[in-house]
Amino acid sequence: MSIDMGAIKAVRKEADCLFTKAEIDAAIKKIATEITNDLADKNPIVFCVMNGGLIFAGQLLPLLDFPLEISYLHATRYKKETTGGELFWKAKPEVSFIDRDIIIIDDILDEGNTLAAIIQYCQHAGANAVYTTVLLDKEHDRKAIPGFSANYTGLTCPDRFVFGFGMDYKGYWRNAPGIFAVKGL
Ligand SMILES: O=P(O)(O)OC[C@H]1O[C@H](OP(=O)(O)OP(=O)(O)O)[C@H](O)[C@@H]1O
Ligand code: HPA
Repeated sequence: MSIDMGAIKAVRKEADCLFTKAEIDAAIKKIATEITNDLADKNPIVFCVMNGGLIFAGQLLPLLDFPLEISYLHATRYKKETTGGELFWKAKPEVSFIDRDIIIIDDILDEGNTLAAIIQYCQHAGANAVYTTVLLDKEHDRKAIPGFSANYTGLTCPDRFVFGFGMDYKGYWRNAPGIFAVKGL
């Protein structure tokens, strides 16, 4: 299928900026302080959830100045769509979780299916405790588990389809330097 690059460019141009880079930087700093206060002595393994978690993790991790190990996993359910489907594990973790404290970093908690499945995976794999952090939590009443939220949340956004700072629109604009809502979505 060929991509209409004109349409992809138009989405970026017409989008509403929900959060500027400065607002995101401040939110990430706040999360870093909270995580440092709570978890600096836990010797955690920190997992970046690919692909969306990449940019948030890249900015958060250098602010966590305590001993930790870094790894990644890839679970996806949106593919290049704006609505989620069944969760597909593209890369399962290969390190041992036994008796370890785990921190999961992802870009967005939308319906929460992805994060809930990852937490369950870590618990079944023998983790001592699982902590989660998301840059963005989307406000609506469609959470997979009512009231579900991450342990550390940077920002909350209205119920619109967003991109930037790791989040994609049809595979594009993860690199956008802010958080933007697609016009009409
Ligand atoms: O709370 P949920 O409704 O489950 O959605 C959140 C998940 O969706 C996105 O991943 P996506 O499936 O798009 O995979 P990707 O990061 O590889 O694009 C995002 O990065 C989260 O992991
Ligand atoms: O609004 C969104 N934007 C990008 N990726 C997403 N994954 C879940 N929700 C979203």
